[in-house]
Amino acid sequence: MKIYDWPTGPYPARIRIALAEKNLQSSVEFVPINLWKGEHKTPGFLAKNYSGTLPVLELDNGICLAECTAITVYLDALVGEPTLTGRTPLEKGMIQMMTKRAEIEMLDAISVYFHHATPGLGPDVEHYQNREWGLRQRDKALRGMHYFDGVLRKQSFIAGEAFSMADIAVIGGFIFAAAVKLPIPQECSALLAWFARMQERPSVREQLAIVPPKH
Ligand SMILES: N[C@@H](CCC(=O)N[C@@H](CS(=O)(=O)O)C(=O)NCC(=O)O)C(=O)O
Repeated sequence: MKIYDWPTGPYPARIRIALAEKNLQSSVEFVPINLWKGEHKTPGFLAKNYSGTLPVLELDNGICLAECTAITVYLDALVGEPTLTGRTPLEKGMIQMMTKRAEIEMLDAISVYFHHATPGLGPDVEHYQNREWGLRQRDKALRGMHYFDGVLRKQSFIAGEAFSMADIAVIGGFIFAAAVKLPIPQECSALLAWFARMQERPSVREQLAIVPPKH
């Protein structure tokens, strides 16, 4: 299997963490796609992923899977423990809901802020920007951080009492927030304590230690 990604990208980090949790890193070849040069928008790459985003999982038979949640569901089904997408119907539903909420309320919102209210990937890649929209999404992400702080005052992990794909999605949000220098509000003490606890996991620590390649 091949993973087309950018080593320190927030969304690719979600898959790198999932691979490490499932002990599958040796089963994949990482192929860097330099999004700073727009390599993810070339016809060749768009043929692999219509949406032109990273990461993409390419199976040995050439089938390509994009979207972090979909890739994680696939990897989780490949090998057993630890389960990242739930065992019971309720766990599965809750993890899907909280992963989607992590994207809508935090990760995707920060991504929009990055692409629209900062220089983003640069003028050769960012062909349209709307600063007001980007700033609104930044504020949405800050509200999302408060939401997840409230969730973590009632439970140990994002989707309940076990580490899951939903935690990995919020970790992706932290990685993007750090990349755009968007601080987590200090009053979000439960969220900050949860992130400190997440960094005790080798899969997370290793990802955060990757030095960004020159682009
Ligand atoms: N919904 C997609 C979003 C993926 C995404 O936005 N990936 C970023 C990569 S990174 O910013 O996290 O490194 C990207 O391709 N951005 C390039 C672009 O949006 O032009 C998913 O879940 O995989």
